[in-house]
Amino acid sequence: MVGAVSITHPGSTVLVSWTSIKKCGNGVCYKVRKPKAVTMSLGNGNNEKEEVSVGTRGRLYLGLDFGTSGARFGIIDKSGTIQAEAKREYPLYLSGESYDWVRSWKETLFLLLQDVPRDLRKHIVSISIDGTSATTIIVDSDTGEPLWRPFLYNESCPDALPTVKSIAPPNHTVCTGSSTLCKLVSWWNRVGSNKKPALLLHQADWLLWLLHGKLGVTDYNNALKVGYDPGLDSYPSWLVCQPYYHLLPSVVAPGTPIACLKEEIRNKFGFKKDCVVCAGTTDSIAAFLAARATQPGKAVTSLGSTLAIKLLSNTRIEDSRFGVYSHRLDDKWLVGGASNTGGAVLRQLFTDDQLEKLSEQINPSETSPLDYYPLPKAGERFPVADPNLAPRLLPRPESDVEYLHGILESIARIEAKAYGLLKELGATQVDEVFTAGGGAKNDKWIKIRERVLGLPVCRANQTEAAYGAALLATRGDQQNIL
Ligand SMILES: Nc1ncnc2c1ncn2[C@@H]1O[C@H](COP(=O)(O)OP(=O)(O)O)[C@@H](O)[C@H]1O
Ligand SMILES: O=C(CO)[C@H](O)[C@H](O)COP(=O)(O)O
Repeated sequence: MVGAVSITHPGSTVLVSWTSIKKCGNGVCYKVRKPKAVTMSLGNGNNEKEEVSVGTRGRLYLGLDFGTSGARFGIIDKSGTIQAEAKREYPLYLSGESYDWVRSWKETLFLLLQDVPRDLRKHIVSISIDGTSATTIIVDSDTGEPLWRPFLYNESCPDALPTVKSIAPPNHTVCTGSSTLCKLVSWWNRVGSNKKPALLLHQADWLLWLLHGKLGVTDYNNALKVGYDPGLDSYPSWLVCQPYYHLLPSVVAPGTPIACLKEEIRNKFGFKKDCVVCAGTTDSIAAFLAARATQPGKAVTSLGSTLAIKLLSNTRIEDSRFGVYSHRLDDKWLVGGASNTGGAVLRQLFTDDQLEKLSEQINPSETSPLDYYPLPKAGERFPVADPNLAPRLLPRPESDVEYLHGILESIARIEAKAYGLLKELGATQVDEVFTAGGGAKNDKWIKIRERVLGLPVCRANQTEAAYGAALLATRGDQQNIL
């Protein structure tokens, strides 16, 4: 255990001393804020220092984000102040030729619960989880155990596309190979019809089930890509009549309380008796929620392993020809899509440390002459929906600074093309872009994007999707319907 102390001022007059930044092995790093007797300068005129004690813990909310490269949690109080956060990279286990992702996610979930500071656990009143969209797990409907390896968010099942296009309306959201429905139909055609009773769950649904034990529940954001219609609040008739319809989970609004945390988990970790587990959402929507953008025209670009765009719009648009779809956000629409460009390409070429050092040498006001289409492998979802689109990352200049500049600027051009496409398709005009995800820390990239987009671009106050998941958990606490 390596102790190091970091002081973070929470933007108030209260100096809260962090108990420690602890290395807990396996690269876990968390910081804890504990309200205890602190010194406040209360401006009482005579400069006397007064010892005051900050109140005891209030109700706390736990949000977990299961992204592409790792998972994180954020714990907030009713005012939205972060009380603790931590992150873990996924342990990787090989199962034959592929990774055993389900084992990695399950292990990471319970390791993160262990990382929650013990003295906060009894104050956590609700929990929610966001996961990667269209990451699909087919489970045994009796035991909840996976019957098949998960289909990951960016995996494409083109074999099912003709069947899906034959049942869904033209250019519907499900009419791309990476849709959840294509993954379900592909599995059904291969093994489904002769398998024991099964259920379809998304990554966030299955992780939440591990905590609450109620099998077969999802949220209307995760359900979008299997064909759920958030405008109708139901599965459409063209899907209900399909032979695999019975595999689909029931759908609730994100943040809806589903059940109390399972007793064995409460007892093992010391969570409170009536801690509720709430329906989740997708990672890019959680990032949008974290940014707290509430007006149409505001957008969030999540610069994680992928580039996911969410624009708050009064109008709902969808066009699978370009990978454009609309998620519901209360009474408005989150229009956008997710490109395979983004941080995953950067991570193939540079470490985070190299990214930081090289980016410092970039002049963001200079236009890079390099024109790439950065992809980690062949296949793109948005703003071009082409499962065979090849990466373009050559010619590589001598200078890594110039190379990185070219890549960052090329990703910015893809982002600009995406926002231009949404405008052409009739979405509310974007007027400001907030940035979330790992790339949000790169100030030079933000300046490049501002120049290329011709819009105000800034880092969101909260750039972690886990913060958005914790905000969802606060919704569940307010509903108190259990
Ligand atoms: N300084 C940086 N500039 C640009 N990108 C960065 C920087 N540091 C990290 N990243 C990128 O951020 C990504 C991780 O962001 P994160 O939001 O954690 O991803 P995810 O949730 O998709 O796993 C990595 O792919 C990495 O390349
Ligand atoms: O690319 C991703 C992986 O991080 C996103 O999960 C996903 O594709 C975004 O989808 P949605 O717009 O449904 O949230």
